[in-house]
Amino acid sequence: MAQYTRVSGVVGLITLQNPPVNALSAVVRQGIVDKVETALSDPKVKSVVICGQNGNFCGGADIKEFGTKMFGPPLIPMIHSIEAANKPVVAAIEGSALGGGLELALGCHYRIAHSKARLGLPEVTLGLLPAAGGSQRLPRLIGVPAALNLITTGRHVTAAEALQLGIVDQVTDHNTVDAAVKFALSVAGRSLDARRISTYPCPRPSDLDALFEEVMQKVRQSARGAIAPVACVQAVRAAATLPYTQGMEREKELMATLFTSGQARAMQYIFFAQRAVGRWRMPSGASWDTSKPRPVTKAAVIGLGTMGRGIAVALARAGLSVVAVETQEKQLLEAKQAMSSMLERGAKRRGGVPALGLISYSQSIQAAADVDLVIEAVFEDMALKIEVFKQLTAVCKPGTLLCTNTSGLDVDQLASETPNPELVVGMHFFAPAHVMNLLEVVYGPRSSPQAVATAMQLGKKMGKASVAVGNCSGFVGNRMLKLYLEQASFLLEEGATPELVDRALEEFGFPMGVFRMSDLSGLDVGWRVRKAAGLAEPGEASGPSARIRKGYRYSPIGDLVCEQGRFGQKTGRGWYQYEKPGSRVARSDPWMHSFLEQYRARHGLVARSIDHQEVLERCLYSLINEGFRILEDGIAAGPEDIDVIYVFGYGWPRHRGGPMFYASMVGLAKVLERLEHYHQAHPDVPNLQPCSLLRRLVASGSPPVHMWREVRKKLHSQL
Ligand SMILES: CC/C=C\CC(=O)SCCNC(=O)CCNC(=O)[C@H](O)C(C)(C)COP(=O)(O)OP(=O)(O)OC[C@H]1O[C@@H](n2cnc3c(N)ncnc32)[C@H](O)[C@@H]1OP(=O)(O)O
Repeated sequence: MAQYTRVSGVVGLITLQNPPVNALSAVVRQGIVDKVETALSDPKVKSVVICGQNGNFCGGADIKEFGTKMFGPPLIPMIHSIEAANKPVVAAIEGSALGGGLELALGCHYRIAHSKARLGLPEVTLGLLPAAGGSQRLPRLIGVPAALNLITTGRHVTAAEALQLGIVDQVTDHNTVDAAVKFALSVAGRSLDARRISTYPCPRPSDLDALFEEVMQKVRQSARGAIAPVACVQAVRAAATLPYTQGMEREKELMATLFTSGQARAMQYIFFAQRAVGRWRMPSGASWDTSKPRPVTKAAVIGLGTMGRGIAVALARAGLSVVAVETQEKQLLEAKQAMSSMLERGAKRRGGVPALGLISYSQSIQAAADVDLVIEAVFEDMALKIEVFKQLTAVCKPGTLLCTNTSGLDVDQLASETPNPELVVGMHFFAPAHVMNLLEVVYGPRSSPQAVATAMQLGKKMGKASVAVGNCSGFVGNRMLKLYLEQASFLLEEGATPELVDRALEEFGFPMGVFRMSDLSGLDVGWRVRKAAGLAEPGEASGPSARIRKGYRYSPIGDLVCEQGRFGQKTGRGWYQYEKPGSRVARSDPWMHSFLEQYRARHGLVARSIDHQEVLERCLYSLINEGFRILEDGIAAGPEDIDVIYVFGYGWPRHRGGPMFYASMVGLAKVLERLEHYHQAHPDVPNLQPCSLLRRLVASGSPPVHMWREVRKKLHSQL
């Protein structure tokens, strides 16, 4: 709703009231319409200020209302009536003015922002475009190039940038409403002819066609099949080429297509999933709302390889005091240099001061004596990690949380080597750790809820989507990835090329196909893991047993590629070839094609034609099937956890909502049928056998994603 008061005798103050972000729900819209009418019809009122309750202007349209029947007054006429008012209306922007919130502010005649406010049109991140006039007013106000940048990326700008761009008229460090009221008093009675943005001509750059062509090309390339960024460009083009009313028609048309698209549903699902994972729950029943995190102001990072460096930088950026420990002097010096330049580059990009002073460096683990939390980031080797944990136990003050950065080692085994296993959790960061926005917080059966709460809060402070998951080999992300990689290798054996598999996955929306991605991360990492697990065997054995391990189908192709010293980009050769070691542009490699032909010949395999659909079904459905197993095992609390992990950590296209959401969009019955089909064709691949939760969900009529937890609970209670 909205509250109305008269202040300073002549200013009507309208306050939006819908905590926590004053989203424009039907009731709020009705409130605004009513209170604007009250203010405009009151002869004592000379000007109006619109603000939001609790220091937050407005987070935009109420996303929860999307997809439901719309009630209440629509946004567009509401904003028009504000713009058409014959008394000045001033927006007092504190907190955020996003989406419909900024569009409302653009309908006002003046905008005053607090210096800490954030403004933006993030609709594109929800699969939409700013369709309450935002796509038509913003280019008229700040010009086409700047508006295109904001609208197609959805990025939030600071008040300072908003002032520079001309979105706001004034920025204040003081009470924003007071400043807006003062401003409203100063402009009372002035002509508003030049303040109605919809009447402005849109500044037309001379090279309009070239500009739109260039932006469209860029957007199509980075959108990877997402339709909203393309529609955003089309809407801004309408602003630049059509009169306002026709531009609004075009905005409406484009929005209608987006609004009903599966992509918008998927992206809105991810918005809420990202928030839902913060409400974590452990199988014991302990949860986010019953477990209080410990304060962490000082942390240590042990081991300054690639991961340790990124983690230490991310901690310092979050404002923590960091002790960075590396026992090898040469490594320590290199790390110090690398981390300083990472911090400097980051500060330059974001604006601000590099947090160099927050990090102290040491060669001795003793330096971790007084920290609140340690993140061990040494080499992925259990014996080494156990040794480091022993030293930490002897050195750290009582109660220090011991976290291990591991991508799949047994957190519980490590915890059992310490006298206080309740203080141990896994923190699986993704490389590069100062860039990637995902963190898996791994609890073992003995991790205390407080330790989990502390790691989750720290992850949030570091700006990461943090997901609490149970302990198992590979946790959630890598456990599912293993099956995806396995299917990709099988497809090569059966006749596909790395190029074909990658093209299918990239057309689906992944930034890189599985083979290009493996070349980037380094093929030797997985090879080492397979050797340690007794899977990779040296030499080019032939015959049926060469492709069987522990009774099941196994593809040694990746091991053979590594035996050739082809570790990916870093060696200049992998699944592809590169101009030189370290180069990034993957080129098709005739060596690989003849290697695959020889491999098939040696194993008596006859290449067959494989299409994109089979690539997608085999790679994605096997991964999804493992996702259902993970839910069944209680390793992830719900499908949202898996989807957030995949969208934020594994490049799953956001407009497809994550693997579990995607499965529900495809139809669970179809996923089940295709898995059954492939399992019949490949009975030696047990992972293709559909898991019982999937079967149960199909048997219960394929309920929507948010109801899967219930079905799983019933399944468990019957076991
Ligand atoms: C014709 C169409 C016209 C307009 C289209 C639109 O306006 S689309 C909406 C555009 N707005 C956005 O995309 C903003 C979304 N919100 C945010 O980015 C953040 O919430 C925000 C405002 C920066 C605040 O961040 P903060 O970290 O402080 O809070 P949090 O994100 O955890 O949100 C708190 C709870 O509020 C819910 N929420 C936020 N925004 C909306 C919204 N626009 N509609 C509905 N609900 C919203 C959010 O889900 C959280 O709820 P909870 O139950 O606690 O999970």
